Amino acid sequence: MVKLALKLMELIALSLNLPPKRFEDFFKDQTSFIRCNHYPPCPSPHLALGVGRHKDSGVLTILAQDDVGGLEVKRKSDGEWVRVKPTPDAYIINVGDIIQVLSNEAYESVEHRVMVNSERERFSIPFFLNPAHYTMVEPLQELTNEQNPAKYKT
Ligand SMILES: O=C(O)CCC(=O)C(=O)O
Ligand SMILES: [Fe+2]
Repeated sequence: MVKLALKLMELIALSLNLPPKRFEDFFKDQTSFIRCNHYPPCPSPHLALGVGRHKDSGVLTILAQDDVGGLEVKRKSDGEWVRVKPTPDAYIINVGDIIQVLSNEAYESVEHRVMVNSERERFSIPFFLNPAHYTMVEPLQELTNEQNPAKYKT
């Protein structure tokens, strides 16, 4: 999972016109972790949420889920909650708050939530890629200039 996450970070670096290994040092002492989520069937799904609306605070999330479904992402253009259909053998990749800051908002973290249903339990396993605890998170110097000043300060 770490290998996949670091490969994705190489692709994100390339997409920002940075050297592919630009983010490598952030993950020398990484604090990444995995969570195991279980959502039991709920008799009143309209009165409950599996997980309330939030953005992932780390760098990237790689999510494995079963075929039940329930994850929704908020579409920025109109604020609608859009269901993410489970695709067999596929991961869902979420951009977290740290990429938003490092990229000076070239990437934006996505708001999401989890609905429950009355019929079937659901399982999901997110892997959260996180840097070392001592990392200073600020926009990369290469991505800021006078026309595009840093939107965040440490
Ligand atoms: O269960 C899911 O699909 C997502 C869970 C989630 O958003 C989280 O654990 O941060
Ligand atoms: Fe999340």
